[in-house]
Amino acid sequence: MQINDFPHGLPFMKMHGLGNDFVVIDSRGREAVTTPALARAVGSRHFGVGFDQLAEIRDGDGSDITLDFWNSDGTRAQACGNATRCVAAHVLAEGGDSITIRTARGLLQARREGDQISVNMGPPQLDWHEVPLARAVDVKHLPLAGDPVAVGMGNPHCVFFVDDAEAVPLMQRGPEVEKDPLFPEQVNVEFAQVRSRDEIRMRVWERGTGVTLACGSGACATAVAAALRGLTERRVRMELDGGWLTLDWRDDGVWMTGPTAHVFDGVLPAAITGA
Ligand SMILES: N[C@@H](CCC[C@H](N)C(=O)O)C(=O)O
Repeated sequence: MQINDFPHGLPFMKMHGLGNDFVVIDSRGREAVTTPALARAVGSRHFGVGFDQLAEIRDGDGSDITLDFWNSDGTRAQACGNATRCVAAHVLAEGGDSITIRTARGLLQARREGDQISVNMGPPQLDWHEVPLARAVDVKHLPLAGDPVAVGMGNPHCVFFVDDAEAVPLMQRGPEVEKDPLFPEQVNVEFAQVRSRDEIRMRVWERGTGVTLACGSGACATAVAAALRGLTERRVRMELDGGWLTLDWRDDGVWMTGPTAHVFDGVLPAAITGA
């Protein structure tokens, strides 16, 4: 089935994890339908549905399911932690306590933890951390520079430690760093304030989307950066604009735990999908 096979509309779910909001299309048993143009049309908060990311579920590939992620500007993302948790909650509602999810980042495991969902986002890519920052002779040109930490979680993140996360002008600093030539594929930008050895306040500017209320892969990258710097333990609680996550950097990867919500179901009309 392709997009033209949905002249009466393409079903979707609206979900969020800490206000990081998603349109989820379940394409199990058929071909994937998302294109950059569809993602942009559905992603518009005024002319479409609006989302931070679109997640499309496909048949498993040596896994229970496969997941593709799109940003609202129509670009692809290799990882999206909060959407992974939301989709896991949806699939786990069909039965079972644990699933495997194939993503561009690799094979992830998600499981139920009481009324929350945990996902192992995999080991951080610290070679990515070394490459771009080592290549830069001087990163002090970055706004708020003072030694940011670059961490890959399948997707690229640049974490700045600041005294007061609330005071950071995200709308100005975010895009300046996101589009800095230091990051040829652009970058997600986190501003983190360490409150104690097990608590961090973090705010985020996402590549391809902008300010969001939370970013799961960004939370993982921030926890790794803080532990690498010796500022925190490897297990922390993190307050984002939309709520709280728990991050635990273990030998098998960075586990992220938090709430998910299924807000409503809808149908995308042909006027938006182009069917
Ligand atoms: N909100 C996501 C991350 C989304 C991807 C990001 N914008 C990118 O382009 O890498 C999360 O929860 O991880």
